[in-house]
Amino acid sequence: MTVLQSPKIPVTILTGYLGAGKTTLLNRILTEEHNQKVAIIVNEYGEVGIDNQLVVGADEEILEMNNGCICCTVRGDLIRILRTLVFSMEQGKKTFNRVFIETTGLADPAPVAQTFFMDELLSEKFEVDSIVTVVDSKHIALHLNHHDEAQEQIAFADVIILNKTDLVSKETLSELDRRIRQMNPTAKRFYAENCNIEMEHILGIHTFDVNHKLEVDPHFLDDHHHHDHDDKVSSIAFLEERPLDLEKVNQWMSELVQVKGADLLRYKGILNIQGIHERLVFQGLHMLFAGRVDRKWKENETRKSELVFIGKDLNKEELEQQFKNCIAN
Ligand SMILES: Nc1nc2c(ncn2[C@@H]2O[C@H](COP(=O)(O)OP(=O)(O)OP(=O)(O)O)[C@@H](O)[C@H]2O)c(=O)[nH]1
Repeated sequence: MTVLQSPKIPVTILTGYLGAGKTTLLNRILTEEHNQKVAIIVNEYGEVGIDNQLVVGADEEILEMNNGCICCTVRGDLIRILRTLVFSMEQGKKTFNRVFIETTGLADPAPVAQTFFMDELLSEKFEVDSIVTVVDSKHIALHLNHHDEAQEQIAFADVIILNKTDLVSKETLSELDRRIRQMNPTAKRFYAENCNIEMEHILGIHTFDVNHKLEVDPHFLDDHHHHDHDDKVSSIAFLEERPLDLEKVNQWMSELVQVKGADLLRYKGILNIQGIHERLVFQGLHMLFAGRVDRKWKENETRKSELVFIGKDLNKEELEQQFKNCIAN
């Protein structure tokens, strides 16, 4: 008698350095993929989750893992979340046929993928479909020179999306393409603006090959991963219910990026601005920042501002004082 095994659930691991465009890609996938039941796991480095609030499609199951990096401190949480998904599916409480994991911009993807090989239940139920790495074509050269994580994310990718092509010249892009090809000659590379890539290039592609990963990292399956994050990099979060003054926020940011732009790896938030009935979504990395009006605040929702900074040598007291100065009178 042949025992038919149910097919394994494909898992896509989205990586890419801080601000590269992972949430942008996730939103694109969710908007275009209507016939799939997707479980999304979003991991953020800071203690306040912003990305989960910016992922489209309220129907999707979004599981948050905040305040730690998926590749080390909260990896146990990842295993627990995935096991819970399996159990609720087996009990018929939930169905889903695909998993996306958006890692933090500081994550090494190898230990995340490793989870699916080391844990018996997870290896039986899931298979890594691919590791998709989004690259910020404007800032990646800077990140590659200073941050090991950015290198690991490229070296370990199956698909690399050179995103933000609108922000660089053709020459810069082809030089970058050459550098990336040297780092990872086998990954498929695509150019994109706002991650506008055809879904067929990234979903259901079965490109993750464990033997190849062992060539890249012979210790891939060893069970003692140590990932030392750069301890100069930290995150600071602010939360405030009193409305902020837009002009003061703008002024603060313009001054801050002049002085600290190089060290500000990522800053983002959802702001409650005086006189505005919509959420203001605020995004920045290094010297580039922008705000956009998002959806209306709901009636039963507490209006509040949540802002996260991730960067090198951040001065918490100073930033906190500057943030408080933006509270509207
Ligand atoms: N100019 C330009 N901006 C982009 C592009 N793709 C994304 N962005 C913007 O870059 C910022 C960061 O994008 P996200 O999708 O949040 O990046 P992320 O990788 O999820 O960021 P973290 O999770 O914080 O690491 C947002 O303001 C995006 O709108 C692009 O191709 N061109």
